[in-house]
Amino acid sequence: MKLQLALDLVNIPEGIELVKQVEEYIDVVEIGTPVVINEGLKAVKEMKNAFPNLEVLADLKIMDAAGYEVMKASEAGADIITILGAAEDESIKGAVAEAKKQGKEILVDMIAVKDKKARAKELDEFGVDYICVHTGYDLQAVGQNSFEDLRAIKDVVKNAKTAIAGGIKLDTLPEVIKAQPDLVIVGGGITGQDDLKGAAAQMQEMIKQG
Ligand SMILES: O=C([C@H](O)CO)[C@H](O)[C@H](O)COP(=O)(O)O
Repeated sequence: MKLQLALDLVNIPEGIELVKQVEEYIDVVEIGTPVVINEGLKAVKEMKNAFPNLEVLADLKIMDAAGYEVMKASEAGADIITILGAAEDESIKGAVAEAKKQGKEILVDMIAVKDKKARAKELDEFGVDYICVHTGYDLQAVGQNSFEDLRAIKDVVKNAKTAIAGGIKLDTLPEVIKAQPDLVIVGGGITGQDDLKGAAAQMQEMIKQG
């Protein structure tokens, strides 16, 4: 199980400073969608240059023109690129094909997908690398989480790795670990803490103990 740090509400220098504090405890650093909107793919490039040993995920949440966008994120240095599960099958297949060509991975974000189990089964057959259940900020605000969705997709996903994101904190991490995803994505649960390093270290330790 890997730990991914999501950077959403920072600029590039702030993001790099944050990662310096927790580098040893994380496996993947995410350039979040708001950062891509504010700073562009330059954020991916600068993060990869600063931390060549970490995997960098570009959270583009692609909806169309998938092959082209995967190509551009790959050129910027992304190791993993996200596409929405709600995108057309052709877009998903295009993203997978381009990622394979570039030697990169595709993570499908299941945000706003209604029948997650059925869609996860289809996505798995398209050869995506990760399927991620995700409670976005707007549903976190009304008290939702994705723990049940993770258990549901794990029943049907045979080949892809599974991931979970959305409001995960130290106190909810044990429930996440119990469901055994391959990737745990944490933003505010680390970046919003007074002791970032302590929070990341404790999370990595809990993950290691599995
Ligand atoms: O993907 C995300 C969200 O849609 C904003 O871009 C976050 O990176 C993801 O939810 C993880 O962040 P936290 O919810 O703060 O853990």
